[in-house]
Amino acid sequence: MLEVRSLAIPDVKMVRSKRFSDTRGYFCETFRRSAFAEKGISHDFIQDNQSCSERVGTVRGLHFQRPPFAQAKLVRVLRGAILDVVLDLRRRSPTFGKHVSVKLDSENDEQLLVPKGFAHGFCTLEPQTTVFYKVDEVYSPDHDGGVYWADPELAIEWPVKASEAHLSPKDRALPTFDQLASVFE
Ligand SMILES: Cc1cn([C@H]2C[C@H](O)[C@@H](COP(=O)(O)OP(=O)(O)O[C@H]3O[C@@H](C)C(=O)[C@@H](O)[C@H]3O)O2)c(=O)[nH]c1=O
Repeated sequence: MLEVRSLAIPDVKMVRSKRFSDTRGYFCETFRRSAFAEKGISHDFIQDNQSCSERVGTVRGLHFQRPPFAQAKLVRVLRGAILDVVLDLRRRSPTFGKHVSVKLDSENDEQLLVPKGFAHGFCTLEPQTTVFYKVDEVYSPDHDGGVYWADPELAIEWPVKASEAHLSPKDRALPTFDQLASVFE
């Protein structure tokens, strides 16, 4: 029913739900607490978020919330497609400063599990891309943090040039990885 596989940073996981297709279309359980817990994913998701980005090349990120409001996220795409990026900010981690990226779209029934201690962001690959994600801590603007998405030190291969990306003014002004004070132990 539920396939879970680790990515190059093992705490970052892809989750695929079984799709039941018939003449009408399909049915899919996208979240069942007990099934996720059996696979070792036992976050208590308490808030659902949805964003729609109109243009291809829209970048949102790289975002995190500082402790004690750090969030794990379970991300999926309802319409369109994204390149989703997860950056390890855990200072004691062997993969501190490293990232993984994965394509998510509305057809592959895959969700990305972003643990606490990571920054998260994405770039849209199609117009009108709608992203839906569950989080296990409430939004707290006072604990909002981020890393500049195109920081060359991160060596993230984005599908859009920095000069052509569509970003919020807030994301344009985020600190580079070097400028970021230690956030997660
Ligand atoms: C994230 C968030 C924002 N907001 C409000 C604040 C603001 O007025 C408006 C837009 O917020 P932002 O510009 O931060 O939205 P956005 O850039 O889409 O932020 C999101 O980016 C992705 C990559 C994530 O991983 C999320 O955790 C979140 O940080 O929505 C909430 O009310 N609740 C929330 O949980």
